[in-house]
Amino acid sequence: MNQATFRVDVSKEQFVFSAAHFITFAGDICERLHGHNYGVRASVEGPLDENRYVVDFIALRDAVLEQTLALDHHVILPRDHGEIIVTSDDRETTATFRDRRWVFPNEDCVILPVVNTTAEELARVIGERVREKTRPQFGNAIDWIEVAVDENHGQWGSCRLPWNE
Ligand SMILES: Nc1nc2c(c(=O)[nH]1)N=C([C@H](O)[C@H](O)COP(=O)(O)OP(=O)(O)OP(=O)(O)O)CN2
Repeated sequence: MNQATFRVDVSKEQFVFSAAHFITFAGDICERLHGHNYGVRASVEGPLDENRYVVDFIALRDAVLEQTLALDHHVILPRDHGEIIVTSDDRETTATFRDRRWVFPNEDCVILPVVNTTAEELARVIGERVREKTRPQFGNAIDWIEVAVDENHGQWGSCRLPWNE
């Protein structure tokens, strides 16, 4: 029986994106707004195709880059947090946490479908979006996609998503 498994990994300097965020933790603690130079890597595992590729890693690279560029130089805010409430009008986006309030121009913000803007949650969203974007080209034979996000020189959160769900 053939026990070999195959995977492609993309991890590029171009994937670094600089963004601001704040999270809550331990229930009551809400960080101050701060920034990171985030790093990203992505992996796809599955059988080899007729090219002997799992997938074309150039296509995977470009799909990841599209996501990192969309986050670069933005404030990342959570859509689904119970206490960080994010609202936008036609000009500004306001985030509140209890008696604290942050106001940003709309164009500076990216509001993500996450509870907390942790590295793990960013990895999930990037993974879902890359999967969606590449499915027409990559097909359905792939087993999974994994995205990892580095917040600070070696502090990674990652998320593995089944390709078909
Ligand atoms: N599993 C996770 N743990 C933590 C996350 C996360 O996303 N996933 N995030 C944080 C905070 O965002 C924290 O701000 C991490 O940033 P960092 O700059 O590394 O924190 P430090 O306090 O160590 O800052 P220094 O500037 O390096 O002193 C925490 N945990």
